Amino acid sequence: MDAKALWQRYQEWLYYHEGLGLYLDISRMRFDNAFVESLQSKFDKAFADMDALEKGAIANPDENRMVGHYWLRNPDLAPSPELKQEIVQTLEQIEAFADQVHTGAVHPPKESRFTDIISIGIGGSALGPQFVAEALAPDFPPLNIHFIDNTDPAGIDRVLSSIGDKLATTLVLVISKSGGTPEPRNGMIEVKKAYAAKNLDFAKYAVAITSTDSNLDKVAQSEGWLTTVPMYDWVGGRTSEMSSVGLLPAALQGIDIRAMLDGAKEMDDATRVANIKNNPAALLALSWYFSGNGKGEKDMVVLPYKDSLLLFSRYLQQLVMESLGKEQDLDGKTVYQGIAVYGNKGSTDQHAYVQQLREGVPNFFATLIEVLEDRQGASPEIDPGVTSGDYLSGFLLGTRQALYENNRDSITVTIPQVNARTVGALIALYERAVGFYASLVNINAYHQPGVEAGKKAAAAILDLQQKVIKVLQTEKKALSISEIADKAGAAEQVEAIYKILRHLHANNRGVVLTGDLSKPGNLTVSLD
Ligand SMILES: O=P(O)(O)OC[C@H]1O[C@H](O)[C@H](O)[C@@H](O)[C@@H]1O
Repeated sequence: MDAKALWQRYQEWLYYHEGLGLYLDISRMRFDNAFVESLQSKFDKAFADMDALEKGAIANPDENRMVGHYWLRNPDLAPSPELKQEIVQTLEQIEAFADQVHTGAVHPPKESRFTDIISIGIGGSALGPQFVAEALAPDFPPLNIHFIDNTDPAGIDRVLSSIGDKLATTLVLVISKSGGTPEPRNGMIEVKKAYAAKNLDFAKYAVAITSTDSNLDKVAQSEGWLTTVPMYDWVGGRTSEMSSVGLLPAALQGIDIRAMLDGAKEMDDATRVANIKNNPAALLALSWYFSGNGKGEKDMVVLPYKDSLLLFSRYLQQLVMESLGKEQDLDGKTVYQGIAVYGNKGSTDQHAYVQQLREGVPNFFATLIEVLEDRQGASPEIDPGVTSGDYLSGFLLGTRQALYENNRDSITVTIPQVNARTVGALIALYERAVGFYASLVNINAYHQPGVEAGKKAAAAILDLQQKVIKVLQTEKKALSISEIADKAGAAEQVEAIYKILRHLHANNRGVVLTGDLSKPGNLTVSLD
């Protein structure tokens, strides 16, 4: 296509949202009108599915749950007055609590103000808060946030040592919708011990964000934590940024959560329009479908050209991959669906992997996120008449063009500025696009059966560890790994047993491996 035709195509497909100042450009995806027409009936169904979901249909059939994240930003849409009231009350509770912390009405036992937050959570209970903190927290927030989003002991140590003596003024948010995920539970127990080691009463520093009656809720109640903020079963973890999960940490950091909700609401209104061309989420879903042939054949590379949006790709990775990565469709047919998502930021990545994007295996489409405002205030000149922001913009445009010239497609999303409204809108845009795409390919976007398999396998390994230690304690002599496996009644698990023992040995946990470490089968194992 020559430059003039491309300019025409750009204008023909450009979506602009006036209220948000947001542009979506899919002109560099090489679909034609016949393709769009071929998807019309699938889209009719997607619009109808979405309408039913918003009215409270059981959109997550195997978990028998409603899917209601859209109600969070427009409680009037909630399917019952009780739900509406719950949403409104929780929001008020969040604002009141954040306010009390900011004014010092809620304060640590021996100090007048909280200064820091440790946010403990994983997956949907971490990625949204992390993304939003990076994107929106002011340079000098009322409270500095630190995240524990893993069960990595060294990672936990790092957070605790960076906080140091400020533990006495650190508020702890334990975020877990289910209240039973092992990683945040471990983080909570370790942090609790850190408070105890400094003679601080953990309960006076702790807040739970969890579903009513979850294990975490029960712990918080019985220990008398500062407060518990509810999370609802009709909000999925990966769409929970605008529930208590995301809003409480954001409010505590001084982020305008009403503006986030407003931006999302505005985008929700725009993505409710039952017309592909006038609906930005439909345009995204259409582009994804086109690129990957409705089978995820191409990866989504997300490149925000703005440092503060660095974590958007990580956030989207969960939203897209946990929602769309499914073995079976809604009819039980094996389909192996999904779209792989990765990316960091531009132009930084141009000096890393963009080489492959330009010239290597063409198994992706790019999503470039452009922010029109370079910075607050004027920019100094780098060269006469040229600023750093001009470079950033030039690199974005250049990459888009260079990719296109080599038959690599791209989408560009443009926002005027990174602020609470536009971030809320971006989150809502992608939530809806994922919902539409799931309808197009006929899968349940709202469950995650695959995650359970990994959790069960991990639990089985921890059980095995107990059995192995028992064998060593009972036998009281050096044994080979296969002898241990036999005595533990787990002969087929011999390799896992070797790895468990090697880990215990490396951490001075009383297990000694003797022999040639390159020949695991010849090692003997004893307790020291
Ligand atoms: O908030 P939680 O219940 O602790 O869940 C945290 C995360 O872990 C699970 O394994 C799910 O796969 C995620 O969707 C979820 O966000």
